[in-house]
Amino acid sequence: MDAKLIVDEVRLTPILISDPPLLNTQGVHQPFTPRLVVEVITRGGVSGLGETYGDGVYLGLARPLAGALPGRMVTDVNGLFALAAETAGAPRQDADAGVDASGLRGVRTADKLRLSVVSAFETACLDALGKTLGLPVHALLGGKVRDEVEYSAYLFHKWAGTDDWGAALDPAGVVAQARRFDREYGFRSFKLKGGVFEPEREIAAIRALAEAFPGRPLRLDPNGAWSVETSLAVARELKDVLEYLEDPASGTAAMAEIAARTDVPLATNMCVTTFEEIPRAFAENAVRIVLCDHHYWGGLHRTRELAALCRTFGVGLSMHSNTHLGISLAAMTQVAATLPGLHHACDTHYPWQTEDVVTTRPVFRAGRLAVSDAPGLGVDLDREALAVLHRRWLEDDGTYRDRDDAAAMRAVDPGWTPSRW
Ligand SMILES: O=C([O-])C(=O)C[C@H](O)[C@@H](O)C(=O)[O-]
Ligand SMILES: [Mg+2]
Repeated sequence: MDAKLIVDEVRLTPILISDPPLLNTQGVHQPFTPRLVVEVITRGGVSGLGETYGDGVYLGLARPLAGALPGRMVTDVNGLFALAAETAGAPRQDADAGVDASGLRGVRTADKLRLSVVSAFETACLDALGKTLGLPVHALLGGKVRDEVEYSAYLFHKWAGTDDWGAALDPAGVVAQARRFDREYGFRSFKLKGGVFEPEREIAAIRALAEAFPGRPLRLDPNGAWSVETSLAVARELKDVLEYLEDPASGTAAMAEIAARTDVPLATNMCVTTFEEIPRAFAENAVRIVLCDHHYWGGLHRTRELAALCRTFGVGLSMHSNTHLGISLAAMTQVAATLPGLHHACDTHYPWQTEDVVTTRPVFRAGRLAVSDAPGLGVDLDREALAVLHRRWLEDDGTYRDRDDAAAMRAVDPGWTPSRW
C-alpha cells in the first residue's frame, strides 16, 4: 500500500453560516446554522474535504472518529462505519428520542447520527484519494452516467429578513420567487415547502405556479403536517399539476394509506431515511420516490446501495438537500452523476446560501450543474472564508450552535406552536 494514502491528520472546523428566514412547519430558519467541515490530510500532503451537519451531537461523534483515523488508509472507507461505532461510545440518551431538533429529517437514531458524521469522513477520504490518483470522485464510484445533474428550485414562504429576496407570504410572493429562480438559475421544476399556512393557501400557491409555469414539474412538501384526510383533499385539488407530494403526513402507516387512495406519487425524506425503514415502507407501497440525503444515509457508497434497492423494488430515487455549502453540493453532484435511475431533479437549498468555504461557487445553467471531472470533488477550500465562519461559531454564545427552528420562531412569537391540519 502506498504510504502517501495513509491519513496523517484530520481537522474538524465547526462553522456558522448565514441563512435567510425561511419558514417551515417547525418554525423558521435561524439567522445562522451550524455546519462541520472535515479535512483529511494524507502523508502525501493531500487534503480531502467533507461537510456535514454541525450541531453539537454531530461534533461529539466526529471528534473521537477524527482522533482514531490517523494511520489508516483513505482507501478504507468501508472501515469507517465500524471505526465510528467503536469510537462513538454509548449512544446519547436522546439519540432515539423521535425526531431531530429541527423536526424535519425523520427519525433520530444513534445510527443515523453516526452515519451523518461518517458521510463527511467518507467524502473527505474519497476526495483525498481522487486528488492523489488524479481521478474525480465519480470515477471512484464506478464512473458517471451523465455529464450534468439537474436540480429543482426550492421555494419557501419567508419573511423579508436582510437578504435581497424579500418576503414571500402569499401565492404572488411564491411566484415572484419562482420567477427569479427561473431567470437566474434556469430551474425547470419547483418544490414549495409547505406546512406553513393552512392548506388552502398552499394549494393556491401551487395553482399560481402552475399558471405561471405551465407544464413544469411541481412538488409540495409540508413535512408531515397534514392528516391523511387533508393530504387526500390536497392531492385531489392538485392531482393535475403535481409531479409528487412529499411527506404529506407523518409516518409509514399514514403515507401508505394516502398512497392507497390517490394516484399522486408520494415522495419522502422523512419516513424512509434509514435502511431499517425500507422493508415496511416498500412492502406497504408507502412511497414512490425516496429523496436520499447522502449525509444521513451514510455517504456516497451507501447512496448507491440505496439506489440499488430502489431500482430492485421499482421505487424512484432523487436527492434531498438541507442548508449546506459547496462541499456537500459537489459530493451530491458526484454521486448523483453515477446513478442511472435518477429521474427527478434533485433538491437544492444552495441558492439560499450566500456564504461558502469553497473558492469558486458552482454555477447552475438551465437548472443543471456540470459534473466536475477534476480530481476529487473538484472544489478547493477557501481558508480565509473558513476562518471567518469558524470565528463566528467560536464567538456564538450557544444560541445558534444547534439548529432549532421552533426556538427561532419563539424568539419572535413566544406563544408559537406548530400547526397541524
Ligand atoms: O425536504 C425537506 O423536507 C427538507 O428540505 C427539510 C429541510 O429541513 C427544510 O424543510 C428546511 O430547511 O426548512
Ligand atoms: Mg421533505
